[in-house]
Amino acid sequence: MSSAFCSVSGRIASNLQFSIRNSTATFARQHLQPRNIQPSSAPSTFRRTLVRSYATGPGKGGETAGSKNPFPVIPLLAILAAGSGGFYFLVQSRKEPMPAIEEPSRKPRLTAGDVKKPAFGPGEVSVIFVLGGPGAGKGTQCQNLVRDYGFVHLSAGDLLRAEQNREGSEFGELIKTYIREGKIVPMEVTVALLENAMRDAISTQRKTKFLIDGFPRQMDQAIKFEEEVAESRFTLFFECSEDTMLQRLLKRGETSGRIDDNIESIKKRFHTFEVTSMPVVDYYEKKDKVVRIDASSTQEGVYSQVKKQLTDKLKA
Ligand SMILES: Nc1ncnc2c1ncn2[C@@H]1O[C@H](COP(=O)(O)OP(=O)(O)O)[C@@H](O)[C@H]1O
Ligand SMILES: O=c1ccn([C@@H]2O[C@H](COP(=O)(O)OP(=O)(O)O)[C@@H](O)[C@H]2O)c(=O)[nH]1
Repeated sequence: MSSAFCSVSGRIASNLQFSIRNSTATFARQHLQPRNIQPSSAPSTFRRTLVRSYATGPGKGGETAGSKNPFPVIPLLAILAAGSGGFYFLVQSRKEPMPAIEEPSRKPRLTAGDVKKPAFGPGEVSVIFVLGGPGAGKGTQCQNLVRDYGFVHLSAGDLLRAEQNREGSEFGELIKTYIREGKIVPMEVTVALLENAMRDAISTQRKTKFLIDGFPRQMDQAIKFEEEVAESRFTLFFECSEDTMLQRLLKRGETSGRIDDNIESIKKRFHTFEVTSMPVVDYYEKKDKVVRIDASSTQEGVYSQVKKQLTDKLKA
């Protein structure tokens, strides 16, 4: 595993540890100290005082004082009075509501301002996710839809590659490593790139219909994007066998110049797709928001299915 990948994992892990340590310390400060110190210190002082007064026996006066008065009544009474007083105050203080116990059970009240709203409402933009294994033909079909229906095509992979190559990008090396390893780049980077690109298209082209290609590839991305950017209308899902995709990718690799169009990276990408991205398709399937396309035929054959299914779905 490369150092960039390790350092991000390390950072995330140390942030987590920090917040766990921090919240543990805060919890201890706020909730444990008042309970532990107050009650235990008073009785133990009380106990120690009593034990000492008997253990030291005759005290300063030595033999003479002791022999004169074997039961030093006045000091004993004073000690008993002090002890009882301490005990009384301890009992009184216990009657006060203890913040240590009360506070965690108090549920914060939710106000309207706390509910997160996506940056773009349903009336402002229309978002269709485009998913499918590597090489299934997502990009190819998106180009057809742009030509015929005026969608804006945003490929998450293209945006990441552009960021990787942007001079001065602090994420360049990290993105490169993730892409070569067929792993999913941390969602904050990809979601921010997509949101920026959407804002850009809206302000410069006045377009609001988006095909978001190759995204979301992981459940956390789907949730973050829909919570913070925009809800998707549905997902176009291109189904294809690994054998077919492999042949297409190896062919594409002859000219694409992509660092992940080689057999080792392709195998890792297939694995990531099965394990990490398919749950996203299943999630939307359960919400009845998936349009399945058989992507194994010719480009034209696939496109005629896309057109038909898309028209039906948009009418519904
Ligand atoms: N239906 C198809 N039949 C044969 N080759 C295809 C088909 N669709 C796309 N291709 C080719 O397969 C490769 C992968 O397609 P692409 O659209 O880049 O896939 P994806 O975006 O899903 O990775 C490209 O070289 C493309 O020209
Ligand atoms: O949301 C995304 C989309 C893509 N990628 C990375 O970009 C690579 C290429 O994705 P792309 O969609 O360009 O190509 P595909 O694998 O579909 O051919 C993936 O393997 C991932 O490493 C990512 O991390 N997050």
